Amino acid sequence: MAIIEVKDLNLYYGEKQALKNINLEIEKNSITALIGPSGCGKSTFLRTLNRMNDMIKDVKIEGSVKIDDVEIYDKNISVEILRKNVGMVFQQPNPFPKSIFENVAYGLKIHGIKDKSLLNEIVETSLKGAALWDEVKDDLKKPALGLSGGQQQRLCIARALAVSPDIILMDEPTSALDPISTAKIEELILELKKDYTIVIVTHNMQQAARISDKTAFFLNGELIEYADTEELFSYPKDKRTEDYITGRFG
Ligand SMILES: Nc1ncnc2c1ncn2[C@@H]1O[C@H](COP(=O)(O)OP(=O)(O)OP(=O)(O)O)[C@@H](O)[C@H]1O
Repeated sequence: MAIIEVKDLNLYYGEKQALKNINLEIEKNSITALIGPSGCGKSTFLRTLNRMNDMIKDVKIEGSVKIDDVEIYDKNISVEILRKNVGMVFQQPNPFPKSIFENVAYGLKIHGIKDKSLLNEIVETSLKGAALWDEVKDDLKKPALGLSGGQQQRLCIARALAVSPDIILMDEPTSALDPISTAKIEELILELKKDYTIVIVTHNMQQAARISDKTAFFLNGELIEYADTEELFSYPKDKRTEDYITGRFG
């Protein structure tokens, strides 16, 4: 069953239309890569899935986005609960200037969890889930900003996992990282697929090919092609997809 169902989605920044009649369904426990040249609407689309565009002035959204069959743009939806369910990891690792422990516990505390042993337990599981525990277990009180970029990004993933989301959105999560840290995060994303549904924006087509089940190719705000990753990269149906993946533009 599809966990995310997008129908006839249009998004405007003021006069400018950034998403044009997008239709797509995403399966549970899958990895979906969003690819396309700069400015084609990948990040905008990603942000529609947890209403991060709500915070931008003059945004108008039409159409439907359902998560677990619930319309997320309904006016009685709690955006706070939505974002707990649909977590996000950004391009630049953005830990808070607090300890490693506090970074992971942050969302839990906001959601009212105070019990010390429960906090300890969830922080540990989340750090393990983000493949960071072994590297930081003796340094939980140390500042998060003292970690390497790759570790900081895994910490941000742990922070997202801590509140038990179903879906994790990732906006170019490895573009600021070196190849070794990138490989670790890719391995981690593949591991996370067992328990979560992942949607990832990437500029790196090899990355999309390596980790994703499905790939969506965007161009000028349109979803040009959406297919199984292997199929899209081996037998693109649209000439524009073919031109993009063979490096003719973008
Ligand atoms: N906050 C905003 N206000 C106005 N226009 C915006 C805003 N954010 C994005 N846009 C415009 O919407 C279009 C899509 O941008 P978006 O960032 O979604 O593309 P992208 O494919 O993610 O690009 P990149 O790969 O460079 O991150 C672009 O033309 C961009 O200039």
